[in-house]
Amino acid sequence: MASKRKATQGAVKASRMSRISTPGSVTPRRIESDYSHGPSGLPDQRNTIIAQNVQKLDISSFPYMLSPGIIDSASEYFQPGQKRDLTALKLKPDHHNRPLWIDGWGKLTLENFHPLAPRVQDFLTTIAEPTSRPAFLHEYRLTTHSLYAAVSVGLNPKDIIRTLKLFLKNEMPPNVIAYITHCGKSYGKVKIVLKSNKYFVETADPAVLQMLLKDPEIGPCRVQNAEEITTSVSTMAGLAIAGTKDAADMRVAERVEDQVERNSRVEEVYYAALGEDDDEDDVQDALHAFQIEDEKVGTVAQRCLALLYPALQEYDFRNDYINANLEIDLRPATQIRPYQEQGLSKMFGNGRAKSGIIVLPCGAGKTLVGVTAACTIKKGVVVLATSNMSAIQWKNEFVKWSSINPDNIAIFSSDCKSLFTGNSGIIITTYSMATNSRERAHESANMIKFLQSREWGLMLLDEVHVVPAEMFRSVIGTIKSHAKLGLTATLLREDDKIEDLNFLIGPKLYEANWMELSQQGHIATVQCAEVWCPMSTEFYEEYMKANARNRSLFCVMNPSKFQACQYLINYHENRGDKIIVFSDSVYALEAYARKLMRPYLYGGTGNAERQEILDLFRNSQHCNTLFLSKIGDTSLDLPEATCLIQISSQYGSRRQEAQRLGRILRAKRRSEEGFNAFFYSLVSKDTVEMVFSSRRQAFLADQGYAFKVITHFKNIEKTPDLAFATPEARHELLQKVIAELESKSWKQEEERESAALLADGNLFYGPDGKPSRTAVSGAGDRSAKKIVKRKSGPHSDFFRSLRRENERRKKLA
Ligand SMILES: Nc1ncnc2c1ncn2[C@@H]1O[C@H](COP(=O)(O)OP(=O)(O)OP(=O)(O)O)[C@@H](O)[C@H]1O
Repeated sequence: MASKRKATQGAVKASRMSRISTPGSVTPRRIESDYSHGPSGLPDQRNTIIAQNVQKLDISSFPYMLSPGIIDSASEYFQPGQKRDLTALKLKPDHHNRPLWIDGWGKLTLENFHPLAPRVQDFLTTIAEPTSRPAFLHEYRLTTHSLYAAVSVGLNPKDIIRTLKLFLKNEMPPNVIAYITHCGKSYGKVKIVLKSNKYFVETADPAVLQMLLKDPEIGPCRVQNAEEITTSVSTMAGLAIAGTKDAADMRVAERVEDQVERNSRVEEVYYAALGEDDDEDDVQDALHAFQIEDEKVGTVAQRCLALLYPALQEYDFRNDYINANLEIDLRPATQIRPYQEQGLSKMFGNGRAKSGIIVLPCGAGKTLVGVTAACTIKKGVVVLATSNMSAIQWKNEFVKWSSINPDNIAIFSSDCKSLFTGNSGIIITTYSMATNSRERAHESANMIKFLQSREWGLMLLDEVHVVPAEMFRSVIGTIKSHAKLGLTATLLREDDKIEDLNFLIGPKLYEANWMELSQQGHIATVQCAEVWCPMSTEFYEEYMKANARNRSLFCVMNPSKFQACQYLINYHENRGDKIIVFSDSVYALEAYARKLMRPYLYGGTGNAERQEILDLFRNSQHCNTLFLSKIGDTSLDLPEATCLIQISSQYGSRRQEAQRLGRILRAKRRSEEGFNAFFYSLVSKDTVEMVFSSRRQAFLADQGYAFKVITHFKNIEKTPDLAFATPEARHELLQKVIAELESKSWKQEEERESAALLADGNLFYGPDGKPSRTAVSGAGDRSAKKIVKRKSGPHSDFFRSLRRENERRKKLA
């Protein structure tokens, strides 16, 4: 029993039992105000246009369309004979006392208002993937990968089944029991370990060892002249998270004790309920291992997964005497937050570094998690960032949080190519630089050689979800690192390739709960709203005539959207907020900013001007609104911003929506009592924007955010200097948009923007929101720079007038 208990302890060892209870918080449903569904209230002409176009719609493109014969989205769960009939589930007599449901597809539903819910949450995040965590009902999914992750932290199938049964309201379906048992038989049995700089496949089961050796794909990967099978005794060491010797280590040790104590209490509950005691002796398993060729690690990992023996990758860094140590520790003043520690302890739970992914909300401090992992391993580190700007931020954060000598940090980007001094160090690069297979300049070629010739202790992969699988294969195959840690806020991709990460990097080790972090004040509380902006008949007619790409310009240039934006800027500036307005369309960005006399930043803005505008926004009372293109979607650290208005966005991208929201989650004022940040998404009514908008919100709704629908702003017509207030002004605007579409200059503008993103090392997203392959090869970096250069301006009118004003003042002085 002790070993079983130990396994359970291992599973929850590193994590704290989080206690959240969110009654009263907002629910993720759309709240509508003064709006009646359907086009019945519209003018006749528009009704006809809509009717004509409804016929053209391909209903299969609507993901929420129901299967034939189903009346609504809930009935399929309650009709005997239907695919997912829940009425067949058998309730236990004392189901009121238990908080959890399970269906035959491994979907778990937790009553989050149940007194036992806080106890179950931690267990569920260990064994299943959270799919939706709003206020009252949380949903989780048992998947092969989540069970793999559970096994990787020391749980065995029997523990999982027993604990689940304890909390379940209904009897566990036999197929789910069989599934968990099957996974447990094979999962965690095989490990890929780097010892003395050699890769070994390690297992405690001799039969599995034989099976792997005989496998036609794995067998040949074995190093030919290393015939012997090594056998050793397994050791499980304690937690070893970084911290300074005299301060943080003490803190960690205390926390671990605290965790173990609490976990024991949880286990007492489990085992008391099961009537079992703790009298079995510890068993130390013998481990068998064979060496594989370095470059075949990927092949072996992929094959193991196909054989349903996913290979965990672990780094025994404390016994690595070959790679030089890195002089790095957390600064004494650095205090990692409980959820950061929780994630890290899942990585270092057994004294080795497990490769995998940690998911934290935007602005919750993924960088410090990466820095702390580096301080724990204390070997050479490679950081892969998504842009040049983010690479610089990584360097600054390493210097801020750790004791590293800045000379030991090198940056390898299109702007900067430095080397570190000494035997060991940190190199920060971008995905595009690391994978650019085209002919390189001499300096870059040398840098790549340097990266590839060394063995790194840790590879930190920032925004891990955005990178295409081929790019990962290329990075992982060429840059050798013992452990890999992927960091992201949104473990989702529009092309559904997210599953690849499980095999290429490792399982999801930890995923924080957004609402919980916001209640604890680590990220801001945000009020979200979708503002429906009606389109005038004249605009709507042109919109309907246009092709899909041109339609987006009518949507964003809709005069009532412009007015709503102006109203919101006025309202929030008067409240003392700092506002970011996001627009993917550069034409609209410029048009809005010029008309409203506010500064704007896009890919073509020069570095000096960019810095000056950002400084102004941060420090000046005269600059409270900033218009930003998609260059600001990620990494931009503007904790002054408290309000966000989105006027144009990238189709249905859930990732972009979440990352944009992330810009205000780090608001400096978040801990003020009753403080709320605001996120408005402006959509043109009855257009394709509405379909995209609900898709974009899906991820945030699953994190517990509610989007209120606003259909009208009271007294909007009283806004001072309200733009496009007369029919003539609106007509003039429409003519300008039509002329712009004919001249096609707005498309060139978009191309320049994409090129600018590429030149900055950013990954490029195609029109469908999927990462583009253009960036995979690193192609286009140079031509991108040329395209960007060709455009000399335009610079913000606001900025120029401010400069003139400053010069005038200087002269007067
Ligand atoms: N433990 C901590 N103590 C104090 N400040 C912290 C801590 N962790 C993070 N922060 C601060 O929180 C802010 C956000 O951190 P960071 O930029 O790493 O977030 P992120 O998760 O990478 O966000 P994004 O996904 O938006 O890039 C930074 O200003 C950082 O200094």
